[in-house]
Amino acid sequence: MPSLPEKPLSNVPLQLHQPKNFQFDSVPESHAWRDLHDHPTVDPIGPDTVPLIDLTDPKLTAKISKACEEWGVFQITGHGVQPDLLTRLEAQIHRLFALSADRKLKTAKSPGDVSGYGLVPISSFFSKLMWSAGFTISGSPLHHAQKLWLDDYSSFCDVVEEFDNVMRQLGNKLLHKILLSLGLSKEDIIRACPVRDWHDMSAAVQLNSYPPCPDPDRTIGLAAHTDSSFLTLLYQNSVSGLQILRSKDHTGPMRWVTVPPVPNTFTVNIGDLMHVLSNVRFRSVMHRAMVNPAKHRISVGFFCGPPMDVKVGPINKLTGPERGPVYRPVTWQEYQRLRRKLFDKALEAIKIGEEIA
Ligand SMILES: C=C1C[C@]23C[C@@]1(O)CC[C@H]2[C@@]12CCC[C@@](C)(C(=O)O1)[C@H]2[C@@H]3C(=O)O
Ligand SMILES: O=C(O)CCC(=O)C(=O)O
Ligand SMILES: [Fe+2]
Repeated sequence: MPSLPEKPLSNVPLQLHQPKNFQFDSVPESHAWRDLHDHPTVDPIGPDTVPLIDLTDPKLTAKISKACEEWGVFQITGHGVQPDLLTRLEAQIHRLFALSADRKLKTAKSPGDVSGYGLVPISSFFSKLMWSAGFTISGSPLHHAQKLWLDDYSSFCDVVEEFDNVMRQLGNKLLHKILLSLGLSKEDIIRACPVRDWHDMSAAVQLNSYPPCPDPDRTIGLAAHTDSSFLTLLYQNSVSGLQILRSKDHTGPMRWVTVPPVPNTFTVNIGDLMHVLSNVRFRSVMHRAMVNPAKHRISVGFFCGPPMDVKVGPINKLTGPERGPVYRPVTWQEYQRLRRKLFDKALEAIKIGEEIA
């Protein structure tokens, strides 16, 4: 990730700068990004295809281990989430983003808020706006849903709550599989895993809307970033846009690799807190979202992290004489605060050791 070239727009709440529902014939200067073609983009073919893993595969642990080490991202089938739930969620997301800008702004995030409508936190690091709108849900969606729809707000809440429940269980299962794939035993995991069961996990849901764009090569839906979570499960509709930054064997040239939408799959990506927990065995993955000239893209990120008051540091068993703990322990809250201040320098700020001795 190149260092950040431009300053934030001003200290006026940024959502006020966002245009009403992206009615443009061309990309305005406010949304025109430079440096989008810093690395070549490759289509997902042969060895450049993000691993697709069936969670019922008997060789699951080995497959996850390889995917996390080599890619930091994989797609999953056999996850048990009903396609019908995803269809209903998609319909509610379209319903939300189709509301008038004035109505959506009734739920606008104020500085310091996690939940609500508005720009993603990383927006404040860029002078250009992204070609997207976002709605974040952490905790009950009821309060905001009642402001969005005066009558039927419960259909939105019901679907979001059902999704949250199912995804917490899936996220918790994946977290344990990932820890197993680091070579830890079940006993090690009971001792070391910051999440005891799925009720414990902290989670946030990010609804992303990327309207069609008249000149998609000049703008970006979501700027390159890593997630701060342990892991993020991403659902994307049938419109392509997600790309991950990858260097084969961690040594070759960097390339943007498209993660194509595969029906009824989730894309799982390693976040910064797993990078810390695994003592850099599994690295967080840089990713971004591109936009489409004709189609409206939506995605849903489900961010899984430790309980807010639990500190996460490298697991003891994954440290040793040749690789001491690379990072100091942090809570998710503290780390998110650091990210809001330092963005892509946040990991550096908690570093206490060298990656390879
Ligand atoms: C739990 C969270 C992860 C997130 C910050 C948040 O509090 C809610 C929004 C999430 C999101 C979505 C878009 C990319 C991202 C980097 C951002 O700016 O907001 C992530 C945040 C993150 O991973 O820290
Ligand atoms: O829309 C996408 O494909 C990516 C979304 C994302 O990275 C996020 O919400 O953190
Ligand atoms: Fe992300």
